Amino acid sequence: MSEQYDYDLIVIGAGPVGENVADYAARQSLSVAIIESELVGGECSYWACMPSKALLRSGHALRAAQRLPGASQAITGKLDANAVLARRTQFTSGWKDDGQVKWLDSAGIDLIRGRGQLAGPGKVQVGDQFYTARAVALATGSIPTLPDIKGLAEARPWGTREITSAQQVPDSLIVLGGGVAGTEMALAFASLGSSVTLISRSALLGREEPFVADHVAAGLKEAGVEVRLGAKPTEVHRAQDGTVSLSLDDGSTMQASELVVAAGRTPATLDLGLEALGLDAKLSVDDTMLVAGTDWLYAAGDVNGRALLTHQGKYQARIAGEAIAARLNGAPLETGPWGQHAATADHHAVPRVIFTDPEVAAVGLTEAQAREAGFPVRTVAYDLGNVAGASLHADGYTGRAQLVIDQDQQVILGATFVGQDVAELLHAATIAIVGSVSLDRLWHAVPAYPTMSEIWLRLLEACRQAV
Ligand SMILES: Cc1cc2nc3c(=O)[nH]c(=O)nc-3n(C[C@H](O)[C@H](O)[C@H](O)COP(=O)(O)OP(=O)(O)OC[C@H]3O[C@@H](n4cnc5c(N)ncnc54)[C@H](O)[C@@H]3O)c2cc1C
Ligand SMILES: NC(=O)c1ccc[n+]([C@@H]2O[C@H](COP(=O)([O-])OP(=O)(O)OC[C@H]3O[C@@H](n4cnc5c(N)ncnc54)[C@H](O)[C@@H]3O)[C@@H](O)[C@H]2O)c1
Repeated sequence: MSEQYDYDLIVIGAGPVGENVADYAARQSLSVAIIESELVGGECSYWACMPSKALLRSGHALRAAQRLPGASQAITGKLDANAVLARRTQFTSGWKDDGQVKWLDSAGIDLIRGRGQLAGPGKVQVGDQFYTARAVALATGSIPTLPDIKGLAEARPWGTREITSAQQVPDSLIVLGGGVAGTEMALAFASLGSSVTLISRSALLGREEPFVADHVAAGLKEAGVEVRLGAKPTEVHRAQDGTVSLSLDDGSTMQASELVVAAGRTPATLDLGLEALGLDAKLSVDDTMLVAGTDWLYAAGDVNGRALLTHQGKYQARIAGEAIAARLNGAPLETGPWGQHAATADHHAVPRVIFTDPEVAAVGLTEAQAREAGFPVRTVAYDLGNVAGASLHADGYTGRAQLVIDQDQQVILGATFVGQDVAELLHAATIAIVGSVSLDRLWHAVPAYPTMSEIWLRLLEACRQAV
């Protein structure tokens, strides 16, 4: 490190992504500080991935047992909501970050508590303190979007923070937003005993293959969720007793003890000082996560808007941490496609899992995206319920899988699985896409009998038949 800088690298935001940028840079002998205004560990650890999955898991286990004769007879009650909430709280460490702070310490990363703001190239302000570094990485995450609906802000609705940290299960709940967070939380709270209505202005999970929506809507209805599609709220009001009422554009109204808004998220770039540096609030980064128009500023994770997912942000963080270190250490960079310092997978193979019941697991392009990108596309699909492993897994198993294939190259561009417990099927598809494994070679990847992975054999047979 040059004498004139406090650090080689300052990272703003200590969520999963900031932690990993800092870690990967520190492992390459850079001196690193990380700035955090709330809890070290970020949204994912305390108000997003971990608590939401903990809230969902017990319901999944109960329904799985209910689908198995013998096991179902052993179920004599319903979920113990308080026990589920307590397990959720354990996963958030009671919203305390001591463990994560200890880890930062062990990794040799300095923690600066407070809100960071850029004060010039390589200069960061926290309160009335200024710190300098040869490079700065933004990992400030994203903030929830509040739709412009009359009375909504005044009604103080819950967001994903409040629902994932709820201390009690509301008697009734309206969930606004049919995306990933809305569908997951509707299911979690219906399983915990709340009477849930899910309002979506369009089909559920609109970024995935269209067949996904039908399966997930059916699963939600089976779990007791009232799903209202094509419904647009026009006004919201909270009464003195706390009850929330919602008016819809078809003239109907509904009431619930609580309203949760899950209507998407926006990169957290406000108040970072970008404008004063002549930088656009909508950050544009290259595949090393370097912000366009700078040679010192990086942005990884939700804040760059590429893929609002922890695993993909952490992948960007590993790439960015090593690219920053290579640049500062004067080492050569490998920035070509699939090089050590290029987040190439962001463009081809982003895995997504939606933890509803049925689960959704998808990677790469949907059929519509592949066609839009100009690929010569063919799709093959198969009913997962007809696979021996799936029918053993649960009685009455329903599900579907689809591959999107590049007809010229004979490789997979995208894969989608929907069904109980399909998440673990996904990584095989990710490997096939990242490795551009040809369909002819995949034919030799024999799935074990009787596992759900035999869906691969059925899909490959369908590929051969469909030519
Ligand atoms: C309900 C819900 C469930 C989710 N479930 C999953 C899931 O199952 N799997 C998955 O992959 N993704 C999931 N996500 C998405 C995931 O939470 C995000 O992609 C992930 O948290 C992004 O990590 P990040 O480090 O970029 O940002 P964050 O986790 O948001 O961390 C950013 C950190 O920066 C801090 N910060 C912000 N501004 C400043 C500043 N100016 N100065 C100092 N500190 C600052 C914040 O306090 C925060 O700690 C979920 C999201 C939600 C809302
Ligand atoms: N399992 C997971 O990996 C997981 C779980 C939850 C969240 N997340 C991530 O967190 C991010 C945020 O989740 P999310 O569900 O809030 O976003 P989302 O983009 O998945 O869904 C937002 C939903 O809100 C609706 N909406 C938007 N504006 C609206 C308006 N004005 N009125 C009514 N409806 C409106 C959209 O049509 C969409 O259905 C997502 O990008 C997702 O990747 C991931």
